[in-house]
Amino acid sequence: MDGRASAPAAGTVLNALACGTGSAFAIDAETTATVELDSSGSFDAEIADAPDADTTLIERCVELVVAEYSAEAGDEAAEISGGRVRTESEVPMAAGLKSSSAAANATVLAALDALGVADEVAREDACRLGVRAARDAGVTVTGAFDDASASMLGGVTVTDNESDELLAREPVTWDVAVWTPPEQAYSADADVARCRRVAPVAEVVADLALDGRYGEAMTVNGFAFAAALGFSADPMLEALPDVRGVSLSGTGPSFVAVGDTAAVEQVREHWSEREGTTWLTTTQNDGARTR
Ligand SMILES: Nc1ncnc2c1ncn2[C@@H]1O[C@H](COP(=O)(O)OP(=O)(O)O)[C@@H](O)[C@H]1O
Ligand SMILES: O=C(O)C1=C[C@@H](OP(=O)(O)O)[C@@H](O)[C@H](O)C1
Repeated sequence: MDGRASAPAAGTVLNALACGTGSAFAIDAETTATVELDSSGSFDAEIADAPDADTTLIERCVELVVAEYSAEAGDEAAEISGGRVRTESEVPMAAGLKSSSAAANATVLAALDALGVADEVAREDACRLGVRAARDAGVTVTGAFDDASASMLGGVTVTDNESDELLAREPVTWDVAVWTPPEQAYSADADVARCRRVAPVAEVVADLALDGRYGEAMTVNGFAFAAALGFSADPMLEALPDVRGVSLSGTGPSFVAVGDTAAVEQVREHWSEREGTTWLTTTQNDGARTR
């Protein structure tokens, strides 16, 4: 029983580490997972081009799908007790662009596809299973339902990460510039105490996002979390005032800027002079899909 699915990366509107409310938008770069279910009794995984990376998250995703849904999958699934998963990704790992959410969503959907039940499980529920796996694997602080829902559903989402509740979702059409410096920042290592200090600002950002003022929300978020997490705000000043919004994405180190084509192309010119990778993409409104 085999399955295959892809899920997109995302950028941040509001980092949930300060007040538990978060917001993110899907971008057009994706992770693909291939799952083979079997009766081996064990769950194994491989990440293409990253032989030393931690595979706990995606192994746990397959294990949870089998535990929750194999009973619904008919006689053929009765013998299933293990499986293999392999991911291939365009999303840089631990760069603030939600590689963990894209990997979890692609893996959960591929495992559901392997069981033949992908169309019967609501995407939001599939997403919550990946969030559970992320909590179990210890790769997240809040569960990151904000990032996971943006990746699974597409568009921009606003969520309560304490109750895993979707507060808003909307398709958005923006050009996006991304700068990824040549370092990594694992979410699990973030200085949560410093993030909580900017909670009053995060509450304002949440109100802006719930009002649909995503660009302004993002920019306020960017200044607050760059300060809290010790990143320079210079990349933001290089993008302002012409972009719709610009922010540190997640716990960094990437920055994302959104706006019209001319504005983000101008941002790319500036960010290209920095060390690391600068690229242009767009928002993605379809979310994860089986293939
Ligand atoms: N392509 C992938 N396949 C499997 N697991 C992945 C993949 N990309 C990321 N992960 C998991 O996500 C973790 C990084 O998560 P995190 O620090 O939150 O970074 P990000 O901001 O990119 O989501 C990795 O340690 C790994 O466990
Ligand atoms: O682990 C978490 O709970 C979160 C990590 C952050 O994202 P990154 O994983 O991109 O750093 C943040 O933006 C998100 O709102 C919540």
